[in-house]
Amino acid sequence: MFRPLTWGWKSFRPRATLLSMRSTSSVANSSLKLINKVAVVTGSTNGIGFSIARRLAQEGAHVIISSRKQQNVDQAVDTLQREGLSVAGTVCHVGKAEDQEQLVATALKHCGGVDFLVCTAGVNPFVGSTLGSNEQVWDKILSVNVKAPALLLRRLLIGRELLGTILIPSSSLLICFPFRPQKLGAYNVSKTALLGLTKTLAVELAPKNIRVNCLVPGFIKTDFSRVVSTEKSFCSYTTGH
Ligand SMILES: NC(=O)c1ccc[n+]([C@@H]2O[C@H](COP(=O)([O-])OP(=O)(O)OC[C@H]3O[C@@H](n4cnc5c(N)ncnc54)[C@H](O)[C@@H]3O)[C@@H](O)[C@H]2O)c1
Repeated sequence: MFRPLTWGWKSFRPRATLLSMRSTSSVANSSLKLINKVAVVTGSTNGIGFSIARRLAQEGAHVIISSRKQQNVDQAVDTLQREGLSVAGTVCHVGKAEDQEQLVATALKHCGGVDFLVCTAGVNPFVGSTLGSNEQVWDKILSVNVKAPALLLRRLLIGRELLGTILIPSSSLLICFPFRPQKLGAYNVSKTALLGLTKTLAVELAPKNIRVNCLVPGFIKTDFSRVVSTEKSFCSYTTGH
């Protein structure tokens, strides 16, 4: 299926051009840490992913925004371009192989390679307990939250197009204990699995000089977290009252 790419041609330059301009732009923006680097961020049209994408671009990186809906991709790209940042976008539902391929192809075609992969896309399709989750729930949550980062990375590495660093958001709460298992059962399991994925990948990819980190944010107010943030006892927990 054809999906239009959302490109910021005014501010986004292909890597070949970037490389030829490296010396001048580095002098002009010597304070920027990520000048001429390329970052792919999944689930980056809002929430934590959007903030990460903006921050990477503010540091000089060329960022590829992606998410499930074209309209959201267009809006996020437009917002960041208006801020003068170098971003492009394409639709990518991380659970779909063809979308992953399109994301990789987009990055390679226009940037020639990827320096950072940030796998922010995550779902919690069922608010309920672990044992209350049916097979469909398990399949969706493990596919999007755990399998997708591994398979996207595999696709990037097959052509050896990657990379310096990979970031995989998990949850800081889960490091200490399974949080609200009666509400976030399968989600908790998937996020704990990400810690295992990160550690395994870090060892596996160290010989290739690829660093893998797991980002463990505290509670951040986003659409995603609204489901728990509105609960009284959770608010008490986070504010310490
Ligand atoms: N908000 C928190 O407190 C918190 C804490 C710890 C970890 N996290 C994790 O951080 C990540 C981002 O969460 P957020 O709070 O910013 O949520 P959010 O809902 O604001 O953003 C999630 C983004 O992922 C996208 N997305 C969802 N499913 C997708 C899919 N299948 N393919 C591609 N994109 C998809 C959404 O469109 C959205 O852009 C999640 O993995 C979440 O588990 C969040």
